[in-house]
Amino acid sequence: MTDFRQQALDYHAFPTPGKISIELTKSAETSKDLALAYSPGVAEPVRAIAENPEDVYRYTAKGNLVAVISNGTAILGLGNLGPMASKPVMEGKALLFKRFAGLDAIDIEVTHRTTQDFINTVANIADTFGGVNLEDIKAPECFEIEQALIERCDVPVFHDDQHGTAIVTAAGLLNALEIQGKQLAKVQIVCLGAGAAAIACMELLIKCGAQREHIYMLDSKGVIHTRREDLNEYKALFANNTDKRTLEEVITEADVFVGVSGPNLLPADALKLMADKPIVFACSNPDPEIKPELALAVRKDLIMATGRSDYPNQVNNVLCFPFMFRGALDVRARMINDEMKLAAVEAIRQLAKEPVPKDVLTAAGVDALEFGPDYIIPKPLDPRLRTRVSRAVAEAAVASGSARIELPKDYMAE
Ligand SMILES: NC(=O)C1=CN([C@@H]2O[C@H](COP(=O)(O)OP(=O)(O)OC[C@H]3O[C@@H](n4cnc5c(N)ncnc54)[C@H](OP(=O)(O)O)[C@@H]3O)[C@@H](O)[C@H]2O)C=CC1
Ligand SMILES: CC(=O)C(=O)O
Ligand SMILES: [Mg+2]
Repeated sequence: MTDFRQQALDYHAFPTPGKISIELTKSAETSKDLALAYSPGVAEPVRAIAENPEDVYRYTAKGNLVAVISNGTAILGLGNLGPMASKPVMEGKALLFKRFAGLDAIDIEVTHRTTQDFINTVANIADTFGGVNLEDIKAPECFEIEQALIERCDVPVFHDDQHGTAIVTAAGLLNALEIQGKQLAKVQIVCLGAGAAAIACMELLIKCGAQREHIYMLDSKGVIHTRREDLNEYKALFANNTDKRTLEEVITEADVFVGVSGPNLLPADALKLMADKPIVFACSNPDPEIKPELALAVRKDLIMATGRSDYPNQVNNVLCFPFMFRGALDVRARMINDEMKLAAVEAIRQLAKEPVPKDVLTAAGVDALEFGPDYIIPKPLDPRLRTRVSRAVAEAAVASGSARIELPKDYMAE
């Protein structure tokens, strides 16, 4: 067993199994405390909430509580390993919600037979939480699940692998294109993968200005084209009228490669075929579509990003999902709409252009970071992400009519 593998297992096992626990916010030391916390005192907020349902935000933890819900059908890039195997990732997301956004999050792993069973399970418990973060649910079921839950739930529902990934990809790509001197509306994009992350990334890039006909998408059977008869309705939206059938054919002279598929699927020889000053986002976790050292060895003019913490340019939804929910919950948004997503893209993107504080450099273990090929996107440990992205999201929720309350006074002032 490698050192790192053992370290990762020990990190999860000791001193307490898992990564999260529940703590009390009220004293429970005396008989008086218990009389207030439980019987008879608890009857008072019960009556208040029964009379005025909005009081649930005043007297319970709902407004700061997120459910992280999975069925384990697309765990990172490891595939369909089932609900229990997804639990460390879901606890990990809960850790990130707390660490970066101060939100309490609890993981829920659902065993189910049909897609409708899953939808019913989540819809029936959603009111417990301020928001629902869906995670690692494979395509195409994830699209039907998210849509049905958005319609049925009274709290924001957000499939992180779709929209969190798309927001961070769009922010990083717009900056990388600026550095390479290219425009989103003109570039040729190859997207390897046609699942949750891929479809959402490409749809958001189109909203940011990319041309649908400039995008070539590939799934495990190759290029998605109009003569294929095995496409689901989501892939069909990306079917090109083309004779190209292979990755090598579509990547020739392409400007951008976005990988949201699986490990080591981009051969170095294919990368050599890309246009001058290419951009490669190899975002599969834990192992990217191509290793940065291999990619940079064949293309010196490349801007390279992965989903991992141990290389420059981490394009990972952690830069976004804690703050999407922080902003949404703080104005009790009904849903997370396109305006809120685009506001997050812009906030993340602009932060990368600002000077980086010393404590962020120290946390990142580097001497300097400056907007450029090795710094296209903020570092996850940058505390300004919380203020900037949450504020942008909350303001967009208010402006677009999704918010149920006004922006709190001096919200996220720095
Ligand atoms: N960096 C980040 O923030 C994030 C990264 N990801 C990564 O993206 C990847 C996909 O996740 P997600 O979209 O949720 O999963 P899905 O299961 O929804 O989609 C996986 C997609 O990958 C395709 N695929 C699998 N093998 C190949 C192959 N050999 N060639 C081309 N395509 C292939 C599948 O093709 P088919 O449709 O034919 O089955 C499918 O379209 C994972 O590796 C995950 O770690 C996801 C979210 C966030
Ligand atoms: C980062 C993430 O959510 C994933 O790889 O699935
Ligand atoms: Mg995920």
